Amino acid sequence: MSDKVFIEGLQIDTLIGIYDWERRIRQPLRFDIEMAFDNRVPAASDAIEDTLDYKAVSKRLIAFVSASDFGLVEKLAEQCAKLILDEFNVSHVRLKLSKPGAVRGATAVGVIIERSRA
Ligand SMILES: Nc1nc2c(c(=O)[nH]1)N=C([C@H](O)[C@@H](O)CO)CN2
Repeated sequence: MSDKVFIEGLQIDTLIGIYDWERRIRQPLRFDIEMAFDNRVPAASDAIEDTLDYKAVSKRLIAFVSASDFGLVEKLAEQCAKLILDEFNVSHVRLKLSKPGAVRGATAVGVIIERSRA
């Protein structure tokens, strides 16, 4: 089963970074997320209760990330993947966390991780 619900280009401002100057400002991060989900169930019922609500996931991530304070994008990415697996009906998640403008000359830098429920 390769069906997915996705969230693309979710931008959230937060405290992130290892340098002193980064501890004093909020920076924008971008999230691209793919979550395994069987499309056939909500397709049969056409009911929001039967699907993975991408708005609910987005709102939860916005609340968590905007209140977070980490040094590395690796740490934040891991926490976000765990939150999705723990709190929503998702067995596998692919999460790309981009930090735009962190490196001169690069559009964005960051990490891509894939995690499954234990
Ligand atoms: N693999 C990583 N490398 C770097 C990170 C990071 O979070 N993961 N962070 C920084 C700085 O905070 C940088 O983003 C400031 O421009 C450097 N390298």
